[in-house]
Amino acid sequence: MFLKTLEMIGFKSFADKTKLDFADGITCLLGPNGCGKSNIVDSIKWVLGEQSTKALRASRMDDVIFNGTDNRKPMGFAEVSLTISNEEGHLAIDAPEVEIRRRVYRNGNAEYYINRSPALLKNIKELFLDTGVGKSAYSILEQGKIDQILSHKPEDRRYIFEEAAGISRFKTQMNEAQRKLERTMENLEQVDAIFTEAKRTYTLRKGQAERVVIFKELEKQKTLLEVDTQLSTLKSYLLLKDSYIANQTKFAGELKHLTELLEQFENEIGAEQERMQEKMSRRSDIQSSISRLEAVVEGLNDKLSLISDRFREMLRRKDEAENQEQTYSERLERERNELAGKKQILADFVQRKERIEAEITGYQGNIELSRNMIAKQEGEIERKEADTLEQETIQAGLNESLQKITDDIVMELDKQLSESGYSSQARKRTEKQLIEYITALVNSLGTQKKFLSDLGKTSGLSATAIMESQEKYLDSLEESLDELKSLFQEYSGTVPVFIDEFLAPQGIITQKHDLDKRMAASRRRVQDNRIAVVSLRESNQRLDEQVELFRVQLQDAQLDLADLEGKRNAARDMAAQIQRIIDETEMSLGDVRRTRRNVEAQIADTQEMIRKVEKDRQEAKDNIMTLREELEILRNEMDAQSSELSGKRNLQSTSLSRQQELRVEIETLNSRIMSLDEMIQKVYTDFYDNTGKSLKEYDKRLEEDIPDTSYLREQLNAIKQKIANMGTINHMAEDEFEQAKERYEFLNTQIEDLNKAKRDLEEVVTEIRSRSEELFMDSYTKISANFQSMFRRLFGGGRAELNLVDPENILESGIDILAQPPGKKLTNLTLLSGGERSMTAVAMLFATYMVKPSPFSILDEIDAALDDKNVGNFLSVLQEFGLKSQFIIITHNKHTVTGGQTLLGVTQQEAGISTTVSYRVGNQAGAPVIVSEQGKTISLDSPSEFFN
Ligand SMILES: Nc1ncnc2c1ncn2[C@@H]1O[C@H](COP(=O)(O)OP(=O)(O)OP(=O)(O)O)[C@@H](O)[C@H]1O
Repeated sequence: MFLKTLEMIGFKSFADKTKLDFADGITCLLGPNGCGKSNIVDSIKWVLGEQSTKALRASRMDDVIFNGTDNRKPMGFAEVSLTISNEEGHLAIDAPEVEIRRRVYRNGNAEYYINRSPALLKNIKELFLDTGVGKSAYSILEQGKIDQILSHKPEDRRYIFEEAAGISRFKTQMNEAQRKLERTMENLEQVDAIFTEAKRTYTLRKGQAERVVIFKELEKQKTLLEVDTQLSTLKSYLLLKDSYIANQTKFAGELKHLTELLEQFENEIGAEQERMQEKMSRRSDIQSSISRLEAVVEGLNDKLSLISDRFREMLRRKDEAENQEQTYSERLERERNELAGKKQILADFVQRKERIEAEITGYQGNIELSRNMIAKQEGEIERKEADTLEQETIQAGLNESLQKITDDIVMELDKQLSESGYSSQARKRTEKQLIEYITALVNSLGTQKKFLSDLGKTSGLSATAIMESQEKYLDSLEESLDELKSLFQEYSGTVPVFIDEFLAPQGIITQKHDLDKRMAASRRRVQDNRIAVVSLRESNQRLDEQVELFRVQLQDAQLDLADLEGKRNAARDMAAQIQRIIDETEMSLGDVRRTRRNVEAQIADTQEMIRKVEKDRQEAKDNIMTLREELEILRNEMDAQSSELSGKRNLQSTSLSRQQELRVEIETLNSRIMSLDEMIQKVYTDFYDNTGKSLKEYDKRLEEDIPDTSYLREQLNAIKQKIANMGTINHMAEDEFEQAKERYEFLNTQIEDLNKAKRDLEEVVTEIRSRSEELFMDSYTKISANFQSMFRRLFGGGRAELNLVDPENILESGIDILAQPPGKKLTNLTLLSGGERSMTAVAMLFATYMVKPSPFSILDEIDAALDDKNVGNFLSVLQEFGLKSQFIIITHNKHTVTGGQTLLGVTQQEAGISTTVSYRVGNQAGAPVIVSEQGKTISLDSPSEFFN
């Protein structure tokens, strides 16, 4: 037993406190329509945490509070308490019995209790998660739920499988984790936004603080450099002063030494100057001689240049003459070749002219011959045509004669035939016999011939026999010839005699034959004449064409001759012209040759002259060379002497300058030392004025190494420039950076925490998902198999299937139901009848129970649409499950009622107020009856009588 008791007060029609005690097995709730049976179901749903007003058949939540009747006032609250046995540990609470209570007031306040302790709705939901019990689990099946199970939306029935798989808790956890994940993501985004800003501030302040540190460091360096600069300046002044004093002492010594040296120089320079004077005089003499000789060489050079120019001119003229000579010679040769060519052409022209003239004579002769032939053939044609005319006259006469003689022959023939009695039939017959006889005779001769031939091959016969045989054959041949003779005579007798007269030389037929012959001869002659005329005309035609051809060729030849004549004249003129050019060129060539020879003689003279002038010039040059060598020696001596003198003079001059410089230097150093004393004093004074400190404090450092002032100034300027370049410095930056850093690190830690939380949550979601899928598929597979068998059992056959709509997405996939009652095609669920729908839903419910039984189950009038047979099937299964689970069934069906072990009646003895009564199933006269507590019995066929 799971449900033990249900107590209601103020809940819907149960205004008064009502307590129901539930038993194990199957309990049937009976009662007339509207008595409040379903309100009991609503109360159980409500106390289990149902929040949907629709599921509670209310429009608002306070509709569940008793709202009064004609005689009763509405109540201010509704309360339901459900006591559950937990001995089997269905609920995750350490108590053998659990009481859940829910109360709601009209003002909307709600209270929940678990074992009389106040609780939250959430606690109650968690308590029943994955138990099959709960507001949306499958423990309560009513009409609305059937629709939900068989909904056309496959995802509407997922809850059954999820509950059976026990993943509702996971789903809640997963939803919770996902919500947390979303919140974490939102937080992350928000913190990230703040972090971005904090990071920006951090980076900014960090930069500023770093700048402050740098700035301070630069300021420190600047101060040190300023002291060092002053010290360096001071040190340089002091060093300078020391060096000035040392120089002063040195310069005084040097001045004394110089004064003594200058006296010695004076004496030596005087002696050197005298020796120098002598050498200068000798140098002047040599230079005069060289100048004179150079003038001579110059004159000879000019002369040589002049002669050379002339010589070059002569060479040029000689070249020119040679070139001209070459040119003329080449031209002469070319022109002579040209002339020879022209002469050859003229000779060719003569030959060609003779040839053309011969051709002309030939053409003229041919034309003459052809014309004579034409005239001759014309005469022949005339004669032939005259003869033809004559023959045609003769033929006309012959035709007349032939006509006449033919008529005569016909007449004579008719006359002679009729007179001679000639029979052509008798003649033909005799002729036939004659031919046959001759044929037989010929055959006989053949046989005889063969006999004689065979006789040579066979020698069986005697000569006598052969002689006898031949004699016999000759006798028979003689007889045959006689016979032939008489036959021929007979045949001759059949031929008419007048034919011979006709054919006699003077006979009429012979005359006709003569006429025929003459006619034929005349016709042949005419024919021959015509053929001859045609042939002659064709011949004349061809001769005319030939004459025309010869005439054209003659014309061409005459034109060629004229052309040739012109060309020959032109060639002759050209040859004459070339001859003239040759004559002229020969004359020019003679002139040029003479010129060349003259120039060659001049060239020889000039060459001689050049040689002489060059000799004179060389002599002069040699003299100059000798003098120059002497002069060079003299110069070197003078240069050496002069440089010695000059050196001495320079030394003297340098010494004098130095003497003067030293005096000035000594004076200058004096004034500088005084000036330095003033500057040293000023450095001390200025430093004190600028810093308020005495530079004497740092005097000890003067003994140390101090970089030089210019370097220090450079460094100082660089530092000052760096400070200036830094611009405005935020002197608060270090403190501000510390704050920004603190915030930055804090937010960074937060982000890391959030990211970790995010990763953890994602892992949780993944794990829950994977576990949920595993559990879901396990349950789904089993339920699916159970559903098929349960469906067949309830329907007594048929087919049913469950299919995942989206197998790739198990946790969101809907589940398709395909149901095919026996003998029907697999059909859409909406096409099922009411009873079929109920049975299919029940099959699904029981299939689920087989996998995960619900601790209790309430079925609200699900048998309403079933016929007796199906109710029987339903009860059979129900009783089986009733052994393991607790069933509370609201029904009006007598068969179902008899299937229950316990009967609970609901009635409204006061209008609108529901109360409960207990019954049991009894037996009366062998038939089941309902028996009240008072022992009253009533037939199951009209159970409503109880309540009326
Ligand atoms: N808040 C309420 N106060 C008083 N009575 C209520 C309230 N809510 C519902 N009722 C009454 O409860 C009754 C309906 O009860 P219920 O639906 O449980 O009947 P039932 O026995 O299941 O009937 P049926 O057999 O026809 O299904 C109605 O008469 C209705 O007026």
